[in-house]
Amino acid sequence: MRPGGAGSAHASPAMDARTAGSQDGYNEDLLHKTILLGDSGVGKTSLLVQFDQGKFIPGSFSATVGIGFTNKVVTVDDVKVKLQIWDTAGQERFRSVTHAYYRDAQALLLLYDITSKMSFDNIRAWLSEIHEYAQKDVVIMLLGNKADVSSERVVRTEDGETLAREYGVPFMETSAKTGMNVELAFLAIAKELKERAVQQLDEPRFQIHDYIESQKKKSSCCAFI
Ligand SMILES: Nc1nc2c(ncn2[C@@H]2O[C@H](COP(=O)(O)OP(=O)(O)OP(=O)(O)O)[C@@H](O)[C@H]2O)c(=O)[nH]1
Repeated sequence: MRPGGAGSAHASPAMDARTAGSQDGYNEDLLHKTILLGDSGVGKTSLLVQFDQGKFIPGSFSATVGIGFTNKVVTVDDVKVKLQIWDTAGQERFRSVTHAYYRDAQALLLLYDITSKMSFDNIRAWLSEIHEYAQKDVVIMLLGNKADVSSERVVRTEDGETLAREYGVPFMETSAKTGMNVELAFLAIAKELKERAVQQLDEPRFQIHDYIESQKKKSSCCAFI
């Protein structure tokens, strides 16, 4: 399944996120390249479709071939931030193609599937590839997807949390099917990137972990009001 966005599967990795223009009214300094990574079938395309179009297309799984992107403008603290979200193929045979794209990325969303132990065990290998090919200061977020399929869960939430803590990256479980935490994951990334772009040296650093926890509390506190 392919995202419905504007990207070409054969776009050049040298194409900087800022070259995409500013006709949507966003500040060009706040245009960020974000890449979805993780094993084949963990739900990268589905997560992007849910975020972009607010829908989940059930049915047969068709693996991504190569790489493509979708542009999405989000508003953070009344500021428009444009995320250029690249959906990569998880299959091993496309790995050398996708490595070329890591270098220009400001953020990486790394997914595993909570119903697949192998996809979780492979996260360490993904992180070492990231450390090899991506920029040192890239924002990384770990996502345990398919949280709606609780009957088939094989990776505990605590295991995701422990791994994320070990690598010092934020973590949450998501469901591309129900939309659980999908917007929050992308908004947290957008906010972190926006804060980095506008932050003055003497200001305290934005804490993405605290932001995510406060947003989760906000949504659980008010869900039944
Ligand atoms: N129940 C459930 N199914 C999901 C979820 N996310 C994805 N799926 C299903 O899992 C399968 C794989 O999803 P994709 O989004 O194509 O996976 P991908 O990571 O993009 O795979 P590649 O393109 O091969 O890298 C599809 O059948 C989806 O419908 C989810 O959150 N919940």
